[in-house]
Amino acid sequence: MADKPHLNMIVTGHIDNGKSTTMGHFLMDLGVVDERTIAAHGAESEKTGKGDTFKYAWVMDNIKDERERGITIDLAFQKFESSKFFFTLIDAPGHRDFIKNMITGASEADAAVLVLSAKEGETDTATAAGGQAREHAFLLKTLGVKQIIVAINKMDAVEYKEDAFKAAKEKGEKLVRSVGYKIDDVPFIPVSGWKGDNLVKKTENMPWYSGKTLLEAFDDLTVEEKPTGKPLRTPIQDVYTITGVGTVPVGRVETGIMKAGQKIIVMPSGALGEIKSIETHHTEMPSAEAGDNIGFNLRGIEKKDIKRGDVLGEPENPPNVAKEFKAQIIVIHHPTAIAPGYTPVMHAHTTQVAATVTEFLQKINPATGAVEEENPKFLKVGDAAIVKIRPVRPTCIETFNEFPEMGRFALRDMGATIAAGIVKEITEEYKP
Ligand SMILES: Nc1nc2c(ncn2[C@@H]2O[C@H](COP(=O)(O)OP(=O)(O)OP(=O)(O)O)[C@@H](O)[C@H]2O)c(=O)[nH]1
Repeated sequence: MADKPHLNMIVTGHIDNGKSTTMGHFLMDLGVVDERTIAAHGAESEKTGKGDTFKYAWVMDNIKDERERGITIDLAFQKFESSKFFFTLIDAPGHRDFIKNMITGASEADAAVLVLSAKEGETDTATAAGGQAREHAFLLKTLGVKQIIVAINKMDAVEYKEDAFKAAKEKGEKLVRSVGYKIDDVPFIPVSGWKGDNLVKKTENMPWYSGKTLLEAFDDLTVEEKPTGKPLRTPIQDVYTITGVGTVPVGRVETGIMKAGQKIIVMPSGALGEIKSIETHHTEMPSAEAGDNIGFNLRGIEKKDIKRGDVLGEPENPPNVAKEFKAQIIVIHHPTAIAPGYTPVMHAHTTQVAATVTEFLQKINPATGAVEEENPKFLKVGDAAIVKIRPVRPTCIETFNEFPEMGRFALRDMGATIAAGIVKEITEEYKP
């Protein structure tokens, strides 16, 4: 089991299309959550006067509550296995930190399930402008989630009819294609999260469907190769001072390989040093590679020269530091509209910095990238644009093309994620 490759899976979809019910039932059928727990949730659900219709959803919602109270610190809140992979279900959207977590890499998703209701009215609302299925599909594409599976849910509510599936599938396809996915690569699976059809067990209620179950479709996913061949980038999460050991930064190697004995540079300070030792889970290791969470010991770097948000790399290919950059953003949430000069807080990898959106260069069609308006005066929810951003201090950032892991960001204000974005070009570099 330990040898199976690991995938992070995110479940998305419009409110009430059945994300929690579908995944709750799926986990029960897999034996991850037992029947007694579900029955208990059913009883709880009855008490609320909603009958037991929320019994499966409660599995997921209870997990959500736990997270919101901060009990589960790491985002890995439910784990399960298919025959090929080991999965972690990560932050569901709707949770207020979902977008930020996805962007800062706290919960990078390898694949996503989009749950779309087969009930005509619900399909339409979810996929229409302003619908969450649309918003989520957009974000998944923008943030580089390459694999997506669409579960057409609530088939029991449409009498398991093929026509109903086809109608919902058509709308789903249109949506997924419009945000830029190749439709041939996206499986559409008719399911009932409530009854359990085609989740883990192949149903007999839809003889017209010869495709895969949700679980089988999970086995068709692929694990992307780790970016070990790229230059080293290790964003710093925290820096500890340990008596007798010295400065011990911790972080995750995003790209490349880091070796004990290697010369390194810390940006933006430009301080040069050497890796003395590397460890993970209290075990010393000679080297670490992309994806590894590590602590390490540095020679020649003073505490003042390294802090959270800094990035460590090779002196011959130092991490980039921007005074200003050009980005593509999508406005996700704002009560009115944003205008040039807006200064929210930018979150990228491990860094947080106030940043001014100085110029709106072009409003673009979010799906095609076609320019819709030059120098727009304001941007509102759903708008995509090419803008210039100036952090209040030089900040380590990379272009999304070169280092996707380091080239995406969220703009947050008043506790909400206002926009998500990717870095197109560094327009003004900072050199220490
Ligand atoms: N008939 C039928 N109802 C379903 C199905 N799946 C979910 N529902 C119902 O749809 C409602 C919403 O389900 P949830 O699972 O809470 O939906 P959700 O997408 O997780 O909603 P949020 O977490 O609030 O965004 C509940 O009343 C469920 O019982 C299904 O397959 N068939």
